[in-house]
Amino acid sequence: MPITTKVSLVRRAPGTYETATVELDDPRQGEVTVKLAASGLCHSDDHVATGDVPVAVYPYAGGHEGAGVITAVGPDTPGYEVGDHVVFSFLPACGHCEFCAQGLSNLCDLGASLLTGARADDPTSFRMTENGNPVGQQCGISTFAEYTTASVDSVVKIGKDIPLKAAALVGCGVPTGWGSAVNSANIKPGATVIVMGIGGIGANALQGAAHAGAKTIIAVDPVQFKRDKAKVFGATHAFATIEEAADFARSLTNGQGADATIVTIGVVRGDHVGQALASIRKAGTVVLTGLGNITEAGAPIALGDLTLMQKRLQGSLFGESNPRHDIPNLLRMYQAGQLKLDELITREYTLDEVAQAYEDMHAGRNIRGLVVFD
Ligand SMILES: NC(=O)C1=CN([C@@H]2O[C@H](COP(=O)(O)OP(=O)(O)OC[C@H]3O[C@@H](n4cnc5c(N)ncnc54)[C@H](O)[C@@H]3O)[C@@H](O)[C@H]2O)C=CC1
Ligand SMILES: N[C@@H](CCC(=O)N[C@@H](CSC=O)C(=O)NCC(=O)O)C(=O)O
Repeated sequence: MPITTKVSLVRRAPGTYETATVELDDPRQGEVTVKLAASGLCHSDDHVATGDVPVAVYPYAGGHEGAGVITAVGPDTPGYEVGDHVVFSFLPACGHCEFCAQGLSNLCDLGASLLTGARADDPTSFRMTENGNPVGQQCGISTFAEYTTASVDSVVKIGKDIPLKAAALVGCGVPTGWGSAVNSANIKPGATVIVMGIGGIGANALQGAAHAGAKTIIAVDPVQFKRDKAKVFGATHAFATIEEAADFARSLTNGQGADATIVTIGVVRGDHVGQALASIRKAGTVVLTGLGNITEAGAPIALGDLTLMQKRLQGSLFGESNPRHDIPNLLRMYQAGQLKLDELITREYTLDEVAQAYEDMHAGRNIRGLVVFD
């Protein structure tokens, strides 16, 4: 029997999140239904509302960073039981496509089918409907929901001793930011690193850079609250502009510049990429993690920067993380006191307050806002 559940969805882009009640399918083979405990508020869901990340189906139920408890398991779905605690990974990992087989599970072929949120094996089949009409599921999971049904390729089982509010964050923001530093920027001990944009992603890029042994970690954010918080997550210095940060990096490196600059700005424009490239040394790396509209305000990228200075511009999806390895590993680090998760949560919201939470994001009031369910 399909149940109904409250979700927060957008009906058009540009649009805003609103609460609605939808029908939720029972889990089929290879699926589980989960009662959400908490869901992080990532800027990517705002991109869906603004239209910067266009999706193919409206209404679209948001949320892709959550944790909860399994309430139903599909038939012939071994390894999962009612009562198991799980984290959702915003990218599925099937384990056997060409990219998973190469160890690039963040690029799993199943991810590419998701911009409708339909079932990967049947693009006409939706797990959520409203009066019988399809409702898109963000990243195939939709964690702005009291209950959701998703593929087991998108869930990772975790220990019942781990607080679910903290666990929710390792479904997107923590591995994306951490991995942008540790995997994509490949930071070495002693490095000079700039992180542009201190939200849920940038704060974790700071944590990753610190763990990788960077000596100088420079946070850039126009908002004073963000610059203050950056110090909590490992920044050694903080500036309001990339120009100030780049000047400071050059002053420490014989005029060369940072070894790496990680771009985790909420809405990335072309000029941000040019500024980041100008801030690094010869053969340095810019990691582009933020999404947005890079054709807008597109100050040209100096090709000489890339070719003659042999600089690297590296895109990064999910911080090149492997959900089945990195989610449990990050949680072990949290339990050992080596990774800050609770400190990332700066405000809690109800499901009805998602639109307010995104207003707060635009106003720079949070590192990570969190929807908490009863
Ligand atoms: N590549 C990937 O796998 C993923 C990418 N993302 C993207 O990462 C970006 C960051 O996401 P969140 O941390 O959730 O966003 P957020 O909105 O919480 O944080 C962004 C920060 O950028 C700052 N900012 C704005 N303009 C700036 C500038 N010119 N210089 C420096 N800082 C500036 C803002 O004040 C804010 O603190 C978004 O575009 C999001 O869609 C998110 C998840 C995964
Ligand atoms: N499914 C995509 C992979 C890219 C992706 O997941 N994009 C996210 C934003 S990044 C995470 O914060 C997104 O908003 N996706 C919408 C969706 O429903 O998938 C692909 O492989 O193309």
